[in-house]
Amino acid sequence: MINQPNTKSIVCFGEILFDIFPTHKKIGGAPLNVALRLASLGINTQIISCIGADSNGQEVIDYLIPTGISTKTIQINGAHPTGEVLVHLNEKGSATYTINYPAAWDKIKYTQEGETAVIGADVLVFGSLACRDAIAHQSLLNYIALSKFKVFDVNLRAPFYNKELLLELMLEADCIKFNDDELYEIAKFLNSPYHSLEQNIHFIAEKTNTNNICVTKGSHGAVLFTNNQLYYNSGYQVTVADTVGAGDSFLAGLLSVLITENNPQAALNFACALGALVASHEGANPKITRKEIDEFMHPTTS
Ligand SMILES: Nc1ncnc2c1ncn2[C@@H]1O[C@H](COP(=O)(O)OP(=O)(O)O)[C@@H](O)[C@H]1O
Ligand SMILES: O=C(O)C(=O)C[C@H](O)[C@H](O)COP(=O)(O)O
Repeated sequence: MINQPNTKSIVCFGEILFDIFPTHKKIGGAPLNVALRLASLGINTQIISCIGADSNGQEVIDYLIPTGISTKTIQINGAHPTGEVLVHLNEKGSATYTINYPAAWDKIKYTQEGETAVIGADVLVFGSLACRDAIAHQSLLNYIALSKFKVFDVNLRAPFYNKELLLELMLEADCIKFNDDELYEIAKFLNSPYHSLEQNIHFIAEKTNTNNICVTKGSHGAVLFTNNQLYYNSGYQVTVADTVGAGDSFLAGLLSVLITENNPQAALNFACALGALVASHEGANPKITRKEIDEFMHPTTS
């Protein structure tokens, strides 16, 4: 549901798919998770993606209609199925993924509708997984060239990335979001001599000429580097159901505040609270209202 309408707009690019858990399936894909959370926070949101001409594809459309996310920039591909990902959860609720190839979203094309959406938007959000196929990769590069502000949500999914791809996307980005494992892995392949998180943030900012870097640390919260300054939140305590999509909602929460209030500390606090709340629910896209987030951040003691 849309809460407070807002004039800012964001376009997400990449996979729409079904996360297949051992007992059920849930709609997902990192860019769609970001888009759904942004829309629920009142940001005008679109997603450029592709689904199959199949029942899963129809389910995606039926799911999106009440969310306020336009389906205009979602293409339908008759030759490839709507994406599916097998989710493997460990005892802490952390996920690894087996990602079927090829899926419809691997074949996202450059279209007039997509072009109009990206030109009109304040921000374009994308990840690395959507670049595993040359077709979607080239489309993304074409959209990036038109965007005012580019946010790279790294989301490393082995074996679908390599050093050249990550470097290409980092160099294009105005803002990069890593989790701590991703930050250290990428710093290492860039031959960083440093060990601390902060040193590696500065190192990557310099190497990629990116002034905004955010690193999430699971239950330990997150660090944001922006305006040449570091901001910290040490995390909120929850009982974890599964952490699928916590990073995606975190990013949506962060961007929703940064583009409307330009208050980095408030944005980081809000994002960490939202990420923690998502981790405390099943799946990537539980419904969470602003009121629930506010009450979670500022509990009354009565
Ligand atoms: N176990 C947890 N307890 C509390 N908050 C969490 C937990 N896991 C994730 N979060 C919140 O969600 C954010 C993103 O989670 P993280 O696992 O670091 O990202 P990603 O999903 O991208 O790997 C964290 O910065 C934190 O605010
Ligand atoms: O699209 C992908 O990359 C997937 O593997 C499907 C998942 O729905 C999300 O990626 C979860 O994303 P996290 O917030 O990093 O837990």
